[in-house]
Amino acid sequence: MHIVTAKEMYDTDRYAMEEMGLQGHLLMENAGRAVATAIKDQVSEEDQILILVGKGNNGGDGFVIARTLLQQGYSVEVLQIPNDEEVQGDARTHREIYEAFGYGYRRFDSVDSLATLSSRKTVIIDCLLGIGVKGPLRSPYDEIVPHVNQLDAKVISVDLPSGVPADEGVSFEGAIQADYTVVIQYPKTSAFLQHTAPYYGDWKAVDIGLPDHLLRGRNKGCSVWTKSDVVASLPEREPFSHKGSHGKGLVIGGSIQMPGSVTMTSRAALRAGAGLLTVATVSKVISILASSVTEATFIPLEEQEGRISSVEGIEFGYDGVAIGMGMGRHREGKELLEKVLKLSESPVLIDADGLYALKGYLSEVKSRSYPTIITPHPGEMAHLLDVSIPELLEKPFHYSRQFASRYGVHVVLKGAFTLVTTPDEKQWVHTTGNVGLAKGGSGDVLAGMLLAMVMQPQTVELALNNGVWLHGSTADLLTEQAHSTYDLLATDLIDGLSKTYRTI
Ligand SMILES: NC(=O)C1=CN([C@@H]2O[C@H](COP(=O)(O)OP(=O)(O)OC[C@H]3O[C@@H](n4cnc5c(N)ncnc54)[C@H](OP(=O)(O)O)[C@@H]3O)[C@@H](O)[C@H]2O)[C@@H](O)CC1
Ligand SMILES: [K+]
Repeated sequence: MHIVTAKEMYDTDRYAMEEMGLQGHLLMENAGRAVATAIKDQVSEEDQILILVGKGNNGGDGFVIARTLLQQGYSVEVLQIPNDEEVQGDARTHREIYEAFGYGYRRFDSVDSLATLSSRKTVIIDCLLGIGVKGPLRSPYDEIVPHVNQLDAKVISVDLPSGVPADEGVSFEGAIQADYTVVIQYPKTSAFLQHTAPYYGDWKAVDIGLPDHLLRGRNKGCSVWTKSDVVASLPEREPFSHKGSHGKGLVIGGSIQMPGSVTMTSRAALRAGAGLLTVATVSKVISILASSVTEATFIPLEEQEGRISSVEGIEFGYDGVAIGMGMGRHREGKELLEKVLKLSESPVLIDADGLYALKGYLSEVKSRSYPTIITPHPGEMAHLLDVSIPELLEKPFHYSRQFASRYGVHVVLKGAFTLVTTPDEKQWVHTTGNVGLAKGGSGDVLAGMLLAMVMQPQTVELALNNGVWLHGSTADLLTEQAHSTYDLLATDLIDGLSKTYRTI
């Protein structure tokens, strides 16, 4: 599923109109009818519905929705916010069609009369503003929106909750808090941002018949990675393959203070499908994890105060390397990482403390001939970028693209909507996973799963997307079936992965 910016949406509309002959009023008819069908799943014939219509094409959708629902016997009233003359173009055409069917509408005059009208309604359909919103709500929307937000009625927004901008990095003041949003054709970026997504409530996208030629042809676009993508791309295991064909991986990390993370990464890598796994860490950690990672082999590394001080002793001939988890933040970290990046002739995944070491070495990363993958959470990413966490979260798509292309790395920015970005600026958003993952160890498990994935016969971008999907879906499956978001542990994900594999 494509994710679009407001500009991409307008370009697609224009393309449909100018190149394909799908005129604007036809698109609006398609949109209104598709939205009405989706709304029917959310309301009953007993509901008293009020449709709020703004001056732009989002309002125009409202007239089509109203006509469609009225024709099907629903109780609907329409309140048009602007004056009659202000409604122009396709929206006006559809108001005229609506009237030609013999249906009437009210005109907004004051919030008091809106209060009287809305007090009898059980459902409000928000067609006030769509992707054309600019800046903070102006009068009278700045009074209408807070009024709607304090009603008990169910609020269903059309395309996006009015007031919320489509794009990232756009400030806004006040917006409809929807219970449900019916998105027109493609979700907009704001459906995947931490500060705007909650306004949408649950959402669903409806097809209005737009051609996707333009979006399929974009080389820097963004999409949602779905189960069907996983099913289509996860390599099947060849019947005559052997353990070497499934990847020989190396995990470097752990310290006496943090032996657990490297244990989880290693077990997750094995469970996710790595053929052979070696763990390079300090001797004391090996004695701790040997019994829980029985399938692995070990390389004891030189240590100082319980931390790895040298990678001497590792012969680099692996299909993939993960470094950083539980390693600790110390001066030698940078030298260790630098050596690993220079000597590994395979993808290197850098996580956790490895990311702190990376900061001093960024400029050289781009010259690597093999893929480099970073898996930061927002705090680590903000640190790498020298911006604050709120600044990063305002524009995670922008910052990830900028960083990935500048340093030639694959970025897996972890969060409620984990975002995968390639060095050539392609992006995928993940909607699997839940708040049960907000716990120590989840990231270590993800690193292990990703390590296993990059060693399978698939491109790095497929590997990362499939790995993130497996991780998030396992959390979803476990919290649906056996666990809650309170008790879910990172180690449960390792054991639960087999369940997810069996669903695909
Ligand atoms: N063919 C198509 O394109 C299709 C489009 N479709 C639908 O159209 C929607 C996009 O339509 P759109 O471009 O007319 O924008 P939309 O948001 O409805 O209105 C913008 C107007 O609102 C105003 N306004 C702006 N900011 C404001 C503020 N802060 N506070 C107050 N007022 C503000 C501003 O007017 P102004 O006051 O500046 O004169 C501006 O003119 C899209 O989301 C989808 O639902 C579908 O039907 C499929 C076919
Ligand atoms: K809306």
